[in-house]
Amino acid sequence: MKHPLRALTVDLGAADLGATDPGTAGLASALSVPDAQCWIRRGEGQVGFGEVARFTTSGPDRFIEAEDWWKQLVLEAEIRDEVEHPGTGLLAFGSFAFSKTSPYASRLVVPELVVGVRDGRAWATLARGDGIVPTPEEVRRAVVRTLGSGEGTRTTAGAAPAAPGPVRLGLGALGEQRWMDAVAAGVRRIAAGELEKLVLARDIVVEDARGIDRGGVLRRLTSAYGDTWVYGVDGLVGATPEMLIQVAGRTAQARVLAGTLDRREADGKGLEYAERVLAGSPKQRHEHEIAIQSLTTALEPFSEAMNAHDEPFILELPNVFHLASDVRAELADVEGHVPTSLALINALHPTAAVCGTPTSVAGALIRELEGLDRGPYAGPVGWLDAAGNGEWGIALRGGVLESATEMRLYAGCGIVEASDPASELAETWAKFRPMLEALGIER
Ligand SMILES: C=C(O[C@H]1C=CC=C(C(=O)O)[C@@H]1O)C(=O)O
Repeated sequence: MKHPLRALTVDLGAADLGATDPGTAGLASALSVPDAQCWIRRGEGQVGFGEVARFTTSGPDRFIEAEDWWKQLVLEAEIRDEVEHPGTGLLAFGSFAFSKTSPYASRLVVPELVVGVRDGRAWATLARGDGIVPTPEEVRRAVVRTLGSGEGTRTTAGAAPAAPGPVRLGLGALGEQRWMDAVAAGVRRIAAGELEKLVLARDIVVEDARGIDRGGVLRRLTSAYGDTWVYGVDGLVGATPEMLIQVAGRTAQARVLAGTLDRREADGKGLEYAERVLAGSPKQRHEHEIAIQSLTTALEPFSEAMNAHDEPFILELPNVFHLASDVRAELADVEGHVPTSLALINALHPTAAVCGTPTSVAGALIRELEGLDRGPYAGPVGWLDAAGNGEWGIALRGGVLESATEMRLYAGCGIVEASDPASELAETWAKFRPMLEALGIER
C-alpha cells in the first residue's frame, strides 16, 4: 500500500438493496459475489468486497499486534463518514486463531467496498489505496457495479439447486470412538480434581466433487439460522449463536452459551421441555455457571457497571436449544480511553464456553487430548471500525474451506464430571447440522 487509505461512507437510504436486483433483495443476495466477506444477522450487518489492506499474524500477541496495526492504519487514513454509526467509516473483518500455538494466520482484512444495513437503512463505504478520496458518485457506482445490474454477481443465487451429487463425509483427526475415549479421559481428569470443565472438539471433512458453493452455504445459513450471526471471512464460514463481545461506544454486550439440548431429542416437545431439561439440570446449570463466571471475571476490569440476569434463558435454534445469558457492561476508561473491541477480546478469549476452567489447565489438556489444530474454530470472528466499535462472535457452527472441493467442519462440547461420552458425541452431530444442511447433507 503506497498511500494512506482514503474512505468515504454514504447513506443509501431505506434498505432496499434489492432495487438494483429486484429478484434477490437484501444483504444476503450480495453473498453470491465470490469471496464476499460478511457479518449478517436478521438481514442486517455488512458485506465486504475486494481488498485494500490486510494484516496477518500468529502467536500469543495476535490481538495486540492486530490492534497496533489497525490503530496505525486508522491514524494515517482520511475517513469521511456521512452516516456515523458503528460499522461505518473504515472497517475491517477479522478472524483469529483459537490457540496461541496455532499456525493459522489470524487476520484483519479491509475491503475496498463495504455495504451495510442497520436499523433498516443501507450505507456503503468505499476505501481507496491510491491516495484519491472517493466521491459520493463513485461510491454509488461501485455499489451498483458490485451488487449488480446482476451480471456476474448471481452465479448461483436464484438458480435451481444443483442436483444431488457425490457429497462425501470424511473422518477428521480422531474417529468417533477415539474422540469418545478422549472425552472419557477428560472426565477422569476432572474427577481427579485437575480442572473443573473442559471443552473438547472434533472435526469432519465434507467433500463435494462439484465444488463447495461458499456463497450458497452463506445464503442458506442466513435464511435458516436468522437468529445467529452468519460470518464469512476468507475460507472461514459459519453461523454462530455465541457473541464474545459487541462494542458500541461505551456499551459492551456478550451472549454466553453453555448447556445444549438437541431438538431431535426434544422430539417436538418445545420450550417448556427444554426449560425443564436444561435449566432444571444441575449438570447443565453448572456448565453454564462456569462459562458466565469466566466472562464476567475477565470483563470486570474494563467495566464501570455490569449486569447479567440471575436466571439464564432458553435460546431456541433450528437444531438445538441452549442455556443462554446476556451480559451488558458500561465500559470504563483504561489509560484515558474506552477499550477497543480488540483490546477486549484479548482479555476475554478463550472463555470457558470454548476452553474450560482453569483456562491454562484446560488449554493444555485440549492440546493433549484433541489431536487437532483448531485453527480459527472457536476463535473470535467479526469486524471492527475506526472508532474501536465492533462485534466479535465465537467462530462456532462453522468450517474452513481447505480446497475448492473440501471443507473441514468443527464442533465441540463442554465436558464436566457428569458428562457421558456417547451423549457428547451425539451433541457434536447436532452442532454440525447447520453446516451439513447448508452443504446439502442430511444426517
Ligand atoms: C463448543 C461449541 O459450543 C459451545 C457453545 C455453546 C454450548 C456448548 C455446550 O453446551 O457444550 C459449548 O460450550 C461448539 O458449538 O462447537
